[in-house]
Amino acid sequence: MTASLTQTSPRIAFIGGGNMATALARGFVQSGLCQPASLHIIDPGDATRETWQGFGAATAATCDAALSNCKVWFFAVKPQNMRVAIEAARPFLQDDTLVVSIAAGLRADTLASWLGTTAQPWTRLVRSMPNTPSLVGAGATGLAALSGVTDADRAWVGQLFEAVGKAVWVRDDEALDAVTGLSGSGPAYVFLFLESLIQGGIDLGLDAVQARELALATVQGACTLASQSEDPLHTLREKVTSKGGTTAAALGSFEADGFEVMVRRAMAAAAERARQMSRELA
Ligand SMILES: NC(=O)C1=CN([C@@H]2O[C@H](COP(=O)(O)OP(=O)(O)OC[C@H]3O[C@@H](n4cnc5c(N)ncnc54)[C@H](O)[C@@H]3O)[C@@H](O)[C@H]2O)C=CC1
Ligand SMILES: O=C(O)[C@@H]1CCC=N1
Repeated sequence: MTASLTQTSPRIAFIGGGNMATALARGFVQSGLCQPASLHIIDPGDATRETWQGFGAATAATCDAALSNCKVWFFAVKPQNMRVAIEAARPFLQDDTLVVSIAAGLRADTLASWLGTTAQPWTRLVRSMPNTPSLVGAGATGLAALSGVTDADRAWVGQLFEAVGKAVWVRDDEALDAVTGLSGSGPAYVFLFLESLIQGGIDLGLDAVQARELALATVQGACTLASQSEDPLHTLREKVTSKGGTTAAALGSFEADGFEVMVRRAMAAAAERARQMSRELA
């Protein structure tokens, strides 16, 4: 599959060339799945287009006929701009165009209706929820497909997202709201946790550089251990926690402050915001 994808060198369009498009497109290139010259980036921002041109991609300020030659279109604009972006691209849609949305909270059937394809048997639309670590090949993406998406399309889209990290097909469109609350927004939670660890280290007397190095190595190390160990997470946690020791003191403090509840409520707030957006923007 990798060979055929590379041999055919499909052109890939990104409508919206901001943060997440950068993470994905550059990740696809870094993984060898496409060349910069196979990318067509549509973005009204002059500075954004210049950056992409410097990367070797073709660019345009507005949707144009070059889109018709792109096999996959990634819609990567803010949810509020999605309808305008889709309607501008629609005249260039081909029967075999595969459309992928990365927007939070916009349902696949809403997107299909804006594309004007709901009445067509060939609605080839995948909704995805990636995250920014895709930029370094360490992304986590949830995927859901409309019924017009073929097995070959699924394999293809799956291959693209697998090239930039982990990709999972979830049961349906709605489950992507949960994915948004967990892994879509999740990097920000982890960054906040890291910032807190670093500040805590500084408060305890470490210098900022050392605190950062230790915090990053700790989170990375714990994730590597968790992914490689056969022990469940609670066992790994218990193995750190000596009776009456330092970790027990810290975990007791977390519990008293309602850490777990706090995390789950934050995730629920993100998923609820996604659902709210799907109603507001439909
Ligand atoms: N940033 C993140 O961590 C994640 C973002 N997403 C989704 O990705 C989408 C994009 O988010 P970001 O990349 O963070 O936003 P961004 O603001 O960095 O990029 C959006 C880009 O779209 C361009 N744009 C605006 N209107 C346009 C139009 N009509 N046609 C073409 N381009 C247009 C803007 O100039 C901008 O460069 C959103 O829908 C968001 O929900 C999904 C997962 C994670
Ligand atoms: O904050 C947001 O709305 C986007 C979607 C997931 C991550 N960032």
